[in-house]
Amino acid sequence: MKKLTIALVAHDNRKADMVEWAVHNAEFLSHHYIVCTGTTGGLVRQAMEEKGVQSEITCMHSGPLGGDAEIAAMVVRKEIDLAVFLIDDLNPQPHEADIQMLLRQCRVHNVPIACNRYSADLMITSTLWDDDSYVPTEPKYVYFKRE
Ligand SMILES: O=C(CO)COP(=O)(O)O
Repeated sequence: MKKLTIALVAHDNRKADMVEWAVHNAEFLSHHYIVCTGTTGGLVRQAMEEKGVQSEITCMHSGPLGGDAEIAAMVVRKEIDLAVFLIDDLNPQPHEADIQMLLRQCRVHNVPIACNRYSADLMITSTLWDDDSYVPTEPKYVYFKRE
């Protein structure tokens, strides 16, 4: 499989889920570049180490200090192939604007973003990553006029 750059980001109450998911998929993740927000990255790195799996993890700032914004900038520069973003939907976040920015830039730049583990599992098992005949269509921002 081609080597992807995968962003992993999780809010505090979703980090247990992220670590469990990363450990479950450690072998897969070890074949790709991983980019994380600060605290998420530290926990994922530690979990991978404990499992004895090599990983290439780059940590950005912590989310509330600009980590989401840094990853959003990478999305804009087409440096991210896939994002897994486990959002705490049950509690307010101080950096809601940055969270929305990361989500929005993934939509604008057509970057697959999984906001739950099921979506993440479906995305990482897709055969489309290595299908050179598959070209993702760019999102259309045009008014749909009926004939
Ligand atoms: O707040 C976050 C994403 O919005 C996550 O940041 P941390 O991984 O630094 O906790």
